[in-house]
Amino acid sequence: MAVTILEALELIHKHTRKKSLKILPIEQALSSILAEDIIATHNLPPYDNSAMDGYAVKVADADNCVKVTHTIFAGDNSDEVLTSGNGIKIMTGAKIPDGCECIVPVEDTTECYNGVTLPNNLSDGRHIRLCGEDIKKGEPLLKSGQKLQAHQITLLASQGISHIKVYKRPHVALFASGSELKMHFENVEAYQLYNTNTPTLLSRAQELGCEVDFIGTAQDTLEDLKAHVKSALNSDLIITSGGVSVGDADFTKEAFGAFGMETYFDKVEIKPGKPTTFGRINNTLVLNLPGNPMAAALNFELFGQNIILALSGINEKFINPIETKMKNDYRLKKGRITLVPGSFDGSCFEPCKKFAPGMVSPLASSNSYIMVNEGVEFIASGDIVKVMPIRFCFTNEKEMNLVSC
Ligand SMILES: Nc1nc2c(c(=O)[nH]1)N[C@H]1C(S)=C(S)[C@@H](COP(=O)(O)OP(=O)(O)OC[C@H]3O[C@@H](n4cnc5c(N)ncnc54)[C@H](O)[C@@H]3O)O[C@H]1N2
Ligand code: MOO
Repeated sequence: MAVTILEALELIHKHTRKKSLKILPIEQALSSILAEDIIATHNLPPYDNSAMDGYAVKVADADNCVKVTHTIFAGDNSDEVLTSGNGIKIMTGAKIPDGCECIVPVEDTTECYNGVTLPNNLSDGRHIRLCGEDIKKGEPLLKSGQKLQAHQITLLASQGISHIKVYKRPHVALFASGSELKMHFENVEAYQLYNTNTPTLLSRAQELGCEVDFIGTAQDTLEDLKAHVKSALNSDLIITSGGVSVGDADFTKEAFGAFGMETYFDKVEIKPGKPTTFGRINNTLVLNLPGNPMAAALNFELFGQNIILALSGINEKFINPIETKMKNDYRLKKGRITLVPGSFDGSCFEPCKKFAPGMVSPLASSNSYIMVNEGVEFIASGDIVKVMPIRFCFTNEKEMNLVSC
C-alpha cells in the first residue's frame, strides 16, 4: 500500500532521532546545529560610546564657544570628566567621558578661540550609543536547535565564546545500483552511461551539512548489493538509487531485507518517485530512491532532506513553501501528486519546459519545484502556487531597481 506524501513525512519524523553532541571551536561551527541555549554574558556595546567623530559636550552649551583641551580615541581608558563650558574631542567608538550629555559631529561645529562653536539645537543623548542597547547581559541570544550561520557566529564572537556544543553532523553513505552505470572517471561503452545520481546526492548532502561516504556503484546482483550495504552500515543514513522497481534485475530491496531492514514505507503516492522506500537497519536509516535521475533528485529534496534535517538536531525541520504566481499556463496529466521542477525568480514560478523522470538536465536550470494536486490538469498563468525551495539566489540579466517604496 502506498502512503501519501504527508504520511511519508510523518513516518520520517517519527523514526528519525537527533544525533549526539560534540564540542567545536566557533571557527569550525559554520552550518552546525547548536545543542545548547546561549545567554548573553556581556552587554553590547560594553560601554556608552560615541557614534560620531566630534565633540562630547553639555546640552546647555548649545550655540556657545566651548574650550577643547583633550581628545579621547577608541580604545583609550580615559578618566576625563566633562564640565560646563568645555568640550572633549572624541572619535567614533570611544568611551563617553563622565558628564557628557551629547556628541556634536565635527562637521556641525566651527572653530572659535581655543575651541569650537556648537550648533543651537542640542539634545540629550544625541549620537551616544548606550551600553547594552544592542545586546543586554542576561538576554537569550541563541537557542538549542538553531543553525549556526555567519550572523549567529557573530553573536557567539560578541560574547567571547570560543567553544560551543553542537549536534554531530549526519553521516550519510551513498551508493547506486545499476550494471549499466560507470563512474565519471571510468570509460563508458556504447551500452553504458555515467552514474550521475551519486555525485548529485553526494553534493547535495554535503550542501546540507552532512559528512558523506561514497561507497560505490553496485552491479545489479544480490551479492554485490549486499557487499555495498555491508560497507554502508556504520552510517546514520544510507541513501541508494536504483533497483527498487519490479524488473528482473531490481534487487535493492532484497539486499537490504537480507540485513533485517524494517520498512516504514515502500511506495509513495507521488510522481515521479513512487517506489521510494524508507526504513531502518538497527541504528542506520535507509532511503532507497528510484534510479530515474530526476525522480531520485526530487525525492531526495522532499524526503532525504527531511531525514537529514531531523537527524541534524535542527528545530525547524519542516520546509516552508513560498506562495507565488505561475508565470505561464501549464498543462499536466492528472493522477498522482506531481512534482514539477522549475524556476522561481522572486516574483513568479516558471515550470521547466522539458522534463521527465529519466532526465538529468532539468534540475541544473531549476531552483525549486511545485507539487501539483492529483486531480489538476491545468494551471493558469497568475494562479497561486506553492514553491518548494532547492536553492535560491535570485539573479537577472537586467539591472533591477533594488530600493523599496
Ligand atoms: N513495470 C514497471 N516498470 C517500472 C515501474 C513500474 O511501476 N512498473 N516504475 C517505473 C518507475 S516509476 C521508476 S522511477 C523506475 C525505477 O526503477 P529502479 O529504481 O529500479 O531504477 P533502475 O531500473 O535501476 O533505473 C531506472 C533508470 O534510471 C537510470 N539510472 C539508474 N541509476 C542511475 C544513476 N545512478 N545515474 C544515472 N542514471 C541512472 C537507469 O539507467 C534507468 O534508465 O522504474 C520504472 N519501471
Ligand atoms: O515515478 Mo518513477 O519514480 O517514474 O520516475
